[in-house]
Amino acid sequence: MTDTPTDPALVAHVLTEALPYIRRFQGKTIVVKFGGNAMVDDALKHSFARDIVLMKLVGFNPVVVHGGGPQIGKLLARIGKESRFIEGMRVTDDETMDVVEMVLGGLVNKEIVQLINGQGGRAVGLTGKDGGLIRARKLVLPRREGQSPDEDLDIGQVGEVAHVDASVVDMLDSGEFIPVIAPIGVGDDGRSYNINADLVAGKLAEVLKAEKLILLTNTPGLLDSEGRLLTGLDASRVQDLINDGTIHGGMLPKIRCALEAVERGVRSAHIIDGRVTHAVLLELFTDSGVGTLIRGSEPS
Ligand SMILES: Nc1ncnc2c1ncn2[C@@H]1O[C@H](COP(=O)(O)OP(=O)(O)O)[C@@H](O)[C@H]1O
Ligand SMILES: CC(=O)N[C@@H](CCC(=O)OP(=O)(O)O)C(=O)O
Repeated sequence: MTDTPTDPALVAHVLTEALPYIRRFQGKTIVVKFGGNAMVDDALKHSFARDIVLMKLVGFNPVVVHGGGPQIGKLLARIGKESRFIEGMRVTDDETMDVVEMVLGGLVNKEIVQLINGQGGRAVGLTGKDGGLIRARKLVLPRREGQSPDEDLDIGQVGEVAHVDASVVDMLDSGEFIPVIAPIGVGDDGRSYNINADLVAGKLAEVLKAEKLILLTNTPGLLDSEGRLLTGLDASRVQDLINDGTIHGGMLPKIRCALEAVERGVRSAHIIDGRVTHAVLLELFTDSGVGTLIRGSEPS
């Protein structure tokens, strides 16, 4: 929020500029993934919450999926446990899974719910267990070239999305509520699975037939090896960037889920800088948008 006096003519101009976008996205679902690395300070968190409330008030259906990797890492460190990632996925033993469930389903989820409610919205926090939203299956990482056959590919209680039953989200969306979803699923064995939040956001966007998938993170978007912003990428260009190591770590699940979402009907996916105030509104209400755009094929 700012206390700087604003020129009323400018306000009128901005509002009329927003009109075509408001019309375009009315009644449409927009899945917004709030990465743990984008939750850096209180002012940004508040601006994110205001953006979400504004979207709902003008008739969009925002669905929030959140991460919380750094927040999990902090609590693990406090109990003397180091975080280990393989291909952007946290190696999750039973003790780590308890911490993941506490941090994502508890602390982070309820903080975001409260932030949105504090801005006048009516957020409802869920994990993938609530209402049978997300069934998970154990994620098995594929063996990469050059990897020894002895190398352990078991990363513990890490899941991928096996099935989404979005009826609970639809019910909330059709009312005045804003779903806020923590990326935890339940397996056929009844156990909890830790799922990367990007994967959950991508899958939900697909199942909900979302107009847009917006992934908020801590970089301006996808960057090349010189740090320049890349946009308008197709699958083969992305594969080249993965092969040459330009895309690595936490960007891997992000880019993979964005590509899969647009290949499966989501109109566009955007990787944007959550450290910029009102990043979501800038993406939604400007022609050029911000960050990295990954567009699906036009409907025939
Ligand atoms: N090509 C790339 N462009 C931008 N960021 C990249 C790239 N490759 C790897 N990254 C890393 O991915 C990180 C974002 O993923 P992650 O840490 O999981 O964030 P989040 O918590 O938002 O999901 C960036 O901070 C950066 O370190
Ligand atoms: C399997 C796996 O890696 N799960 C993630 C879930 C949280 C997440 O995805 O958080 P960000 O979006 O902030 O990275 C984790 O444990 O960190």
